[in-house]
Order: sequence, then structure tokens, then C-alpha cells
Amino acid sequence: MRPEGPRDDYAGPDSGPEAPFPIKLQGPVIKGFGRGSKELGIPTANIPPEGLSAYPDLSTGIYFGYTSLHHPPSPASTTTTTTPNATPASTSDSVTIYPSVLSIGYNPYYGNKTRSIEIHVLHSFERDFYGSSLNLLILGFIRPEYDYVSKESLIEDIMTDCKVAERSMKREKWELQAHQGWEEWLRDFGWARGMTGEDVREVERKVLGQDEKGSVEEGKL
Ligand SMILES: Cc1cc2nc3c(=O)[nH]c(=O)nc-3n(C[C@H](O)[C@H](O)[C@H](O)COP(=O)(O)O)c2cc1C
Ligand SMILES: Nc1ncnc2c1ncn2[C@@H]1O[C@H](COP(=O)(O)OP(=O)(O)O)[C@@H](O)[C@H]1O
Repeated sequence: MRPEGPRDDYAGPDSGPEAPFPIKLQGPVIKGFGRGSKELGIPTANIPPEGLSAYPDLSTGIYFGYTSLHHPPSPASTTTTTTPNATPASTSDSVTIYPSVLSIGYNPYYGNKTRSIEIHVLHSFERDFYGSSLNLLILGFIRPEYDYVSKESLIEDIMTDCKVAERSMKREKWELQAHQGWEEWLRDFGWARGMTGEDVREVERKVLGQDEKGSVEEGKL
């Protein structure tokens, strides 16, 4: 259960990220249990947890860092009526980078049986971006995951996480430009080349299928 008491304003030292950070994960945005937007009002983009095997000692918990998104060309675009067959923008043009908060773990409030990576991007999007490719550069740890007495107290803590992350990443040594190679890595989506919508759905079925039994405690909805 979440301990009583005030939260720190910052996470990580002013001198910048320390080992084992930055941690690099990537994957397509897949479906979760649909609770983020509907129940919490805080959407979280899920990526498959396989990349965590490269970091066997990483604790579950709440982290922050940069997310880059590469949106696939939209087959149902309603905006380009005059040039329906126009070639998509170049890869670098369609990559955007945002600060983010994320949870790695089992969501104790919901009692998931398998580990998930759930990223709340600190940006307001007009629409969902399932199927987009996502690179995640984790820079620091904010806190452990907790169980909560109510949905409202979980939401309140997540809102505090967002403020802590924003504040922490505005410090000079945590900015994207302060570290050679960070932006280059975030903009590299070579790993996603050739990945089809069917590939993404298959990953999604595998990940969701693993947690069908007892993943959501009905009483907590
Ligand atoms: C910054 C952040 C902090 C979170 N902290 C917790 C937590 O302490 N305990 C918990 O059970 N879930 C926590 N969550 C996970 C939410 O419960 C989760 O995002 C929600 O269940 C949505 O899941 P879904 O994407 O499968 O729909 C956190 C999520 C984020 C983005
Ligand atoms: N700021 C945001 N951060 C993360 N995902 C967002 C954001 N805005 C919209 N989304 C979309 O919402 C989806 C997550 O919604 P959510 O209700 O948590 O469902 P799910 O359980 O399927 O992940 C993401 O996959 C993404 O497409």
C-alpha cells in the first residue's frame, strides 16, 4: 500500500542520469486492458515487455524519460482528398519526441499477472496511435508501484508523477541536447522496417493472451 507522506519534487540527481540509465526499449504500440483512458483518464501506450530481458535487474516501478513515435502512414486518412496516393513523409519527418512517464510492472491496484510497460506521453493527442512504432529512452526512477485505497488516490499519484517528470527533465543535464547520441537513437526506427499490421496484432494477441486469467479484479473497476 502507498506509504503516507509528501512526495519529492524531483527524481534523480541534478548532475544527470546515473547507471543503469539510459535504458533503451522499443516496440510497436499494442492494446492493453483499456483502463487507462476509460477508468483513469490517463491513456498509456503499451509496448511488449520482451525488451526487459536485457535488463534482468531492473526493478518494477515508475520511471520517466523520452518517447519517440513513428506514426505509420494512415490508410484511412480523411485529410488528403486531393492526393490520395501521395507518398508518405520521410521517416525523419514523421518522428516526434516527447517527455513521458511510465510504469513497469504488475499494476498492484489491478493485480495483473504479467509484467507490462505502460507509457503515458506528456502530450495531448487528437487520436489513438495503436500500431505506431515507439522508442523509449528511460532516464530515471521515480518510485515503486503501489496498491491504493481508491482509484482517485492512484490517479492523484500518477498526476504527481507527471509533474515530477516534467520538472526533473527540464534540468540542464537531463535535456535531450545535453547527451550525444540520445536523439539519434530516438529517431532510429530501423528495427520497425518491414513490420506489418498483422505482425503487431500477433504480438498483441500473445501479450494479452498471457494475462487473460484473473488479470482484472472486477471489484476494482
Ligand atoms: C506514471 C504511472 C504510474 C502508475 N502507478 C501505478 C501504481 O503505483 N500502481 C498501479 O497499480 N498502477 C499504476 N499505474 C498503472 C495504471 O494502473 C495503468 O496504466 C492502468 O491500469 C491502465 O492500464 P491499461 O493500459 O492496461 O489499460 C501507473 C501508470 C503510470 C503511467
Ligand atoms: N498522451 C498519451 N499517452 C499515451 N497514449 C495515448 C496518449 N494519448 C492517446 N493515447 C492512445 O491511447 C492508447 C491507450 O489507451 P488506454 O485506454 O490506456 O488503452 P490500452 O489499455 O489499450 O493501452 C495508446 O495506445 C495510444 O494509442
